[in-house]
Amino acid sequence: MDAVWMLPVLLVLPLLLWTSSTFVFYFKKCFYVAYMMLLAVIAIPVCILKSGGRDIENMRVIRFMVRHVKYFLGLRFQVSGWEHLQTDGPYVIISNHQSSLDVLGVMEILPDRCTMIAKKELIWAGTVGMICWLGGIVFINRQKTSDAKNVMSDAAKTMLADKIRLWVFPEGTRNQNGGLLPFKKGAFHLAIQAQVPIIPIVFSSYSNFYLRKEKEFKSGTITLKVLPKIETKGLTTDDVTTLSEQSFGIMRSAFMEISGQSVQSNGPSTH
Ligand SMILES: CCCCCC/C=C\CCCCCCCCCC(=O)SCCNC(=O)CCNC(=O)[C@H](O)C(C)(C)COP(=O)(O)OP(=O)(O)OC[C@H]1O[C@@H](n2cnc3c(N)ncnc32)[C@H](O)[C@@H]1OP(=O)(O)O
Ligand SMILES: CCCCCCCC/C=C\CCCCCCCC(=O)OC[C@@H](O)COP(=O)(O)O
Repeated sequence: MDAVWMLPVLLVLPLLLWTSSTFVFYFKKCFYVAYMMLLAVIAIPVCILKSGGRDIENMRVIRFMVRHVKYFLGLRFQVSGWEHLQTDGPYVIISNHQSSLDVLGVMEILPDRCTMIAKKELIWAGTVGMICWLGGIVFINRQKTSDAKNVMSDAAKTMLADKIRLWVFPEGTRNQNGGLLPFKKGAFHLAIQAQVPIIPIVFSSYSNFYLRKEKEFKSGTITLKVLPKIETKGLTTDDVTTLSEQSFGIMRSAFMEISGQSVQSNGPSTH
């Protein structure tokens, strides 16, 4: 009788152990989303009281409130090249985009008066959407390219008028294939139209701790490398492609350099 009772336990226990990393994966992901939603609930009234509505200064509140989330997820950031962010006035930051976890890295180094460009669907992400709106995030419709271009041209003017910096993910979507996706052109048009420098920032590969397909989410350290600014003064629309290719080359080498082994073993683009 006892033995029969033990049978399911003996079967279930190894299964539980075997799937525990899967459990950790879902647990951490759910925690991340729920906790960010909760933080946003607190941040919304603070932002409204501080600045009365949509205002780039709200990014300070958001940055402050997100900074500790990494500890709960077992993540650490190692930043190099801080000095390259010591640039006065507006600029465009471009970085690679692997996951929604990138927000944690963004908030580690987000300069003052810097907001982001994001897909418009994000505004519907509950309290997080609301906080994005309050933080002055510029929403673009990726399905309607002409609209997106207009919004970005307006952003170029606002950048100069209000002395704002903008963070763009030029890959245009999340990507964890071990390399960088070809860059969209918007960020480079933006920088050239505003005649402001581009500061490339590279996040090392997440593949040594976070694997979406394998359902793995371990602890890990992410290297953030801020690269020297690329000037755009005097460049015109004709230079967009060259500028984009130049930036891609620099960022791809930096990505390979700081991602090391984790990309060598996972990335299709390392050959
Ligand atoms: C405290 C509380 C807790 C709160 C929790 C929340 C915490 C924090 C909140 C912050 C969270 C924010 C997180 C944000 C992350 C979100 C990230 C994203 O959403 S990524 C997705 C959106 N981003 C992008 O798409 C990147 C920008 N995209 C572009 O720049 C694209 O270029 C485009 C959308 C403008 C156009 O795309 P597309 O047509 O597909 O491709 P292209 O090849 O780039 O362009 C086609 C041709 O058009 C020309 N072009 C492009 N832009 C312009 C322009 N501005 N002006 C003129 N012409 C333009 C381009 O040159 C191409 O023509 P060609 O002849 O081939 O050169
Ligand atoms: C009631 C609505 C519920 C919505 C739940 C979603 C809420 C998300 C909550 C917490 C995460 C906080 C960080 C959010 C910012 C992450 C944005 C992001 O990474 O968007 C993906 C986008 O770059 C690329 O999109 P695609 O890869 O093209 O797709």
